Amino acid sequence: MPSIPAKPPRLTGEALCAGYDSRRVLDGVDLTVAEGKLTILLGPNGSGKSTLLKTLARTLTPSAGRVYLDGQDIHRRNTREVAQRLGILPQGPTAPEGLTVRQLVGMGRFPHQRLWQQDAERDARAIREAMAHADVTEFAERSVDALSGGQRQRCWIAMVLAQETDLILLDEPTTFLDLKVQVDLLELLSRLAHEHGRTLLVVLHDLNLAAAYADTLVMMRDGAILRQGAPRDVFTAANLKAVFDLDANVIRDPHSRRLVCVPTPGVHAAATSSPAIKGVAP
Ligand SMILES: Nc1ncnc2c1ncn2[C@@H]1O[C@H](COP(=O)(O)OP(=O)(O)OP(=O)(O)O)[C@@H](O)[C@H]1O
Repeated sequence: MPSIPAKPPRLTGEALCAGYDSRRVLDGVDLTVAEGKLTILLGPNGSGKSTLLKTLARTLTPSAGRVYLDGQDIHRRNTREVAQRLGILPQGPTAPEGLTVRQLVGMGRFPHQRLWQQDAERDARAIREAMAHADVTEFAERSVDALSGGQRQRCWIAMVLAQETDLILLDEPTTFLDLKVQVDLLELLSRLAHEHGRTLLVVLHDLNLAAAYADTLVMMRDGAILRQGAPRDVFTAANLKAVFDLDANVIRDPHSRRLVCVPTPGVHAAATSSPAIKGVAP
């Protein structure tokens, strides 16, 4: 019986080098984003997370290496084709002045529209569902620039969701969001991966949320991937020290069974060298 050829991974970067002008940021990065999973990219400020996301999404051209989207060099695909398969929310996006939330979310539909062929019903449904998922329906007719930072961030997330791509790349989508809304967003991203088979690559700064929700954690430092794997394998005190230079304990919450990082800077120093504060038990 002839064997069925293996399906190529949805998104792969091979030996990627990229940067800005003469400054190289990524230095030979290899990454395959697992299909139908939530992959979270962690790393200190300036470690190259956004640069990697932009390179994988074709916003930035690598100086060496290749990005493959569904097995084909992403640079050989046309822009519309890429936008129908891959949606990206960059860091700190800005909307044209006066745009309403519904109009902004509707921009996510552009890759699916042609002058002579539009499916108004499908567009309207996608916009409606994306606004409901991101919880921005109540702001639909308001101007984006009259919203708070967190409300605006949710509108951008809705725009990416309206694009209805199987691959979603989000750069720090929880910026400006309060903790409850951050958790709601991660629950949504987790459902998109596990119930709807979407493939997500998300940059986050919150280590505990990353460990709680990621199927795979990818840890970057100085333009290279230092560690990657399931949180139970890579979310360790030793790795947090190696990647972030962070002194921390990693413990398992007995109720949720989730891993939690507790920073411990200067714990030993305080116990041994700082004078006791009068009246306060050590
Ligand atoms: N447009 C740009 N022009 C020149 N240098 C840039 C540009 N964008 C980023 N850099 C530099 O590239 C390096 C990596 O930046 P990048 O934004 O990829 O890091 P990051 O890990 O996403 O950081 P952060 O967590 O702070 O968002 C940094 O030293 C940064 O100063």
